Amino acid sequence: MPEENPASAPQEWDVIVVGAGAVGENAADRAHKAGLTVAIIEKHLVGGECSFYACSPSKALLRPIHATRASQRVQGSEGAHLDPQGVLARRDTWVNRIGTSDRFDDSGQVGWLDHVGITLLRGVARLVGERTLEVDGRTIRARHAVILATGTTPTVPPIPGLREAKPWTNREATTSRRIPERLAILGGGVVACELAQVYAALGSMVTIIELTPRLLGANEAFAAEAVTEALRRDGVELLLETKAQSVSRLGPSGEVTVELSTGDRLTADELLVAIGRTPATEGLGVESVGGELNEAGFIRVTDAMEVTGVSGDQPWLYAVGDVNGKVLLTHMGKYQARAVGDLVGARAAGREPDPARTTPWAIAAGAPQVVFTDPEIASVGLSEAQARDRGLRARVVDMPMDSAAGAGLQAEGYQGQARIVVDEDAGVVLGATFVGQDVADLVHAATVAVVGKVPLTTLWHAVPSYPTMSEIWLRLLEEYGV
Ligand SMILES: Cc1cc2nc3c(=O)[nH]c(=O)nc-3n(C[C@H](O)[C@H](O)[C@H](O)COP(=O)(O)OP(=O)(O)OC[C@H]3O[C@@H](n4cnc5c(N)ncnc54)[C@H](O)[C@@H]3O)c2cc1C
Ligand SMILES: NC(=O)c1ccc[n+]([C@@H]2O[C@H](COP(=O)([O-])OP(=O)(O)OC[C@H]3O[C@@H](n4cnc5c(N)ncnc54)[C@H](O)[C@@H]3O)[C@@H](O)[C@H]2O)c1
Repeated sequence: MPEENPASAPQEWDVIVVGAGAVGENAADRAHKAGLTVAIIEKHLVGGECSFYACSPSKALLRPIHATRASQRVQGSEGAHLDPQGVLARRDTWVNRIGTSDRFDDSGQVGWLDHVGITLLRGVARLVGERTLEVDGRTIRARHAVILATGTTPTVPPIPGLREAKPWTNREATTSRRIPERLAILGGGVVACELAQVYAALGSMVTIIELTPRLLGANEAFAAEAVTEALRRDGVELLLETKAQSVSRLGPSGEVTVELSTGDRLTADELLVAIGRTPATEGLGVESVGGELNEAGFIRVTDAMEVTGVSGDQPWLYAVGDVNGKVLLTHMGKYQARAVGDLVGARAAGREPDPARTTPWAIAAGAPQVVFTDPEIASVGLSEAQARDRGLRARVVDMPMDSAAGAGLQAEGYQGQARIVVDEDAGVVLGATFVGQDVADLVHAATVAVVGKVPLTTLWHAVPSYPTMSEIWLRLLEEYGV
């Protein structure tokens, strides 16, 4: 099906999805699979932030760095070296960049929409009434549901001179073909740590300015510390508990100077702002139909992703992915999208929805996440502190990763650490964190254990293969005393 020509398009679909990022695409797909007609509206690129400016380019940049270092850690293959131009070229391939331009080709994603029969409307959408939207002046209606998946934009704080200094956001940092000699980064979260490692490896002198006493505040301290040490070894300078007071740039493309709360000045060629995200709700009209936003501007939703406060006899407005602020991760947004697609499908067919399927209830267990630095951090569920805050009797079990034979095979002198947090009363794993080289894929076994509430006595019979890194599970359970 071709992209809709606004002049000849039908005015109504069963479901309208706003935002064709990874999350919107999944919501549209699931609703369409339920037998509904679906239109999806996108103002920029089909595939959204993740495909072009976030997950894909950053991971495409990080992988050669990981691969080179992994190779250098294995006796007999130490000769691997990084080719910065090759790294950038790989990134460009991953994001379907058009030649040497700054444009991207989303025809792969558009072709998929075409293939499955979902109508794409290009433009900016806003709610103007119950089940009614305006897209660049044209009014369209949904017979059953509108699903908002408009994502977020980078937060740029009101620091004097910052906006005028035209800082980099994740967009510039993931698309640049230039490696600045000096890169300053405001913020010390996931975006900052991953991109600091990229640019340091490609040759920049990187400085991180973080407000709080430590990097990666959302992660267990021991894991964040391992990444902090690695960044220091990479030559990244860390200014912790430091505020940027003002920013200025010399001319349109000259160096940037940051006045710091310590009284010092930091000069760099580019300044990347990575202090979190702002929901993309401006001009979306959520409140015009009674929808509520929270203090940070994210769209308030029920556990079933229905927008709260909305007028109408039946629920018809939903919000999924980053824009509801529940978990700012692609896979968790897509999970919400699948659930909502099924919910909308059931409601449209007049069936009683099955909450076990149509509510993304596992969000409450704690989302799996991988920080793709070297070392990686892979985590899921609750930290010890979070477990205790919930009034649970929690016990922490720690083991060095190299207690599993597979880790030693992975790299000479493997460095890493694993932790599980156990609910002493229920005898189940509440949370797990692994830090080390190549730990990313360990997190799925942990997610199965946490979400499935698998008793430790059953986990004992899930035998990991020898000699893999998964044997860390055996060591953790032995240490716990199963
Ligand atoms: C540098 C970086 C790296 C990341 N790496 C990872 C990672 O490795 N793994 C992971 O899980 N997450 C990662 N994330 C987070 C991930 O990118 C987001 O969770 C994800 O993109 C959210 O998807 P979404 O579809 O909700 O929103 P988005 O991807 O932001 O898509 C929203 C879409 O809606 C469109 N839109 C907005 N408003 C309108 C409107 N009014 N009308 C029409 N269209 C509109 C936008 O143009 C956009 O295409 C990363 C984020 C950053 C910044
Ligand atoms: N691998 C992944 O899964 C991945 C990678 C990148 C981003 N993401 C997602 O994207 C989201 C955004 O990431 P992010 O790194 O921008 O935000 P973040 O919330 O992870 O980290 C922001 C950091 O900036 C600090 N900060 C806040 N205001 C500051 C200020 N004025 N000056 C200095 N520091 C300040 C905070 O203390 C925090 O450490 C995250 O929620 C994350 O889930 C995920």
